[in-house]
Amino acid sequence: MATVKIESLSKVYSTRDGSQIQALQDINLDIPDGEIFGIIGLSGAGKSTLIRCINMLERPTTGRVIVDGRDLTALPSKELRHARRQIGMIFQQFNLLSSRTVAGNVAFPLEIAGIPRTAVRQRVNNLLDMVGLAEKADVYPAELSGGQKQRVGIARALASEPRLLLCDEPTSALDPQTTGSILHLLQEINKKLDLTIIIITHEMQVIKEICDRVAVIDQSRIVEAGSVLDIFTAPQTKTAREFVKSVLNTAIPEEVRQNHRPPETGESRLVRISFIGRSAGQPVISTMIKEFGVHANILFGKIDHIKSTPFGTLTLELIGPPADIEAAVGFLRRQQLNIEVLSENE
Ligand SMILES: Nc1ncnc2c1ncn2[C@@H]1O[C@H](COP(=O)(O)OP(=O)(O)OP(=O)(O)O)[C@@H](O)[C@H]1O
Repeated sequence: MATVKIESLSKVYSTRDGSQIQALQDINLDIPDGEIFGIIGLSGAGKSTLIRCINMLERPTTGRVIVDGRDLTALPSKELRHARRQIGMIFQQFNLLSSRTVAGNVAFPLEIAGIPRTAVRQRVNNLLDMVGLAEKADVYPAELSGGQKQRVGIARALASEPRLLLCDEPTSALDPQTTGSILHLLQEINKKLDLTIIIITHEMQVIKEICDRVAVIDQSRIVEAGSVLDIFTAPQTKTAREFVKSVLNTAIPEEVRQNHRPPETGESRLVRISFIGRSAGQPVISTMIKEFGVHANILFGKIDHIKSTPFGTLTLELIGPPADIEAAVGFLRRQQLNIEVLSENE
């Protein structure tokens, strides 16, 4: 396990034509032991730069990267090399050595570190077991599927027994099913090895499935950070809302919208209720109907999971006199449920 603290980190690239590109601005993050932390952003937002600054593959222009209390930006090169051994990394394109077998790839960092041959063999066998590739030890990368290649990448990253694992778009080159199995493996090793994991991605599905907390990066700045549940239920920025929308489609389906007729008497208002965990919406809704005399027409409902927590949304049409609807919405807002009053086309 490792804690990671990033303080006022900025990165400016100087290009050949003399211009400067601000890739990161004033990044501050605090990642505790054993967490799976996601960093999400669109292409060009600065994700790769940020993850490469965490292990000093890229030197920050200003700011500090503190891993387990040690400021990596201040370490002399020999100590930095040593500290970096405690940080493993996996890549979108796997970066395997094509001339080495699976076992040879996993053994590579151990051989470089001068570990005796028998110990290397033992550790490689254990790692291949852990990632489910014991049978592929003598096969070359070209003979593996994408998911299997990433498993080799993970085994290799774990070979030097890191306390922190950095994942640079680890599933972007994989199909959805293989993505699921790799994410599951990362979750397993996070628990089994008490490993802190930082994942950068542009896919909200990755964040939704395995991350505890997430930071949203947009045009070189962190614009929002918090628990994955909070960001999913109440995103504060447009960028975060767009990412949430990309995986939780809570919009009313077109066929429901088309068949929907406004009430003959009274006013109507569409309300979307989000609820987390086991707090079902039903008692709240029946109480609201009884106390405020409004009618509630259920238009659309959906249950999803964020990591292992159920997360539901229910879209209701409230019908009645405007003052009663107002009072009913006020009541819903007081119930610790996240309530959005929708316009007709949301
Ligand atoms: N070595 C470099 N020299 C100059 N500019 C760079 C360099 N690396 C990245 N940049 C610029 O820094 C900004 C952030 O790039 P970065 O690769 O960190 O974004 P990203 O979010 O990882 O994008 P992607 O998902 O497309 O990889 C971009 O404007 C990019 O063009």
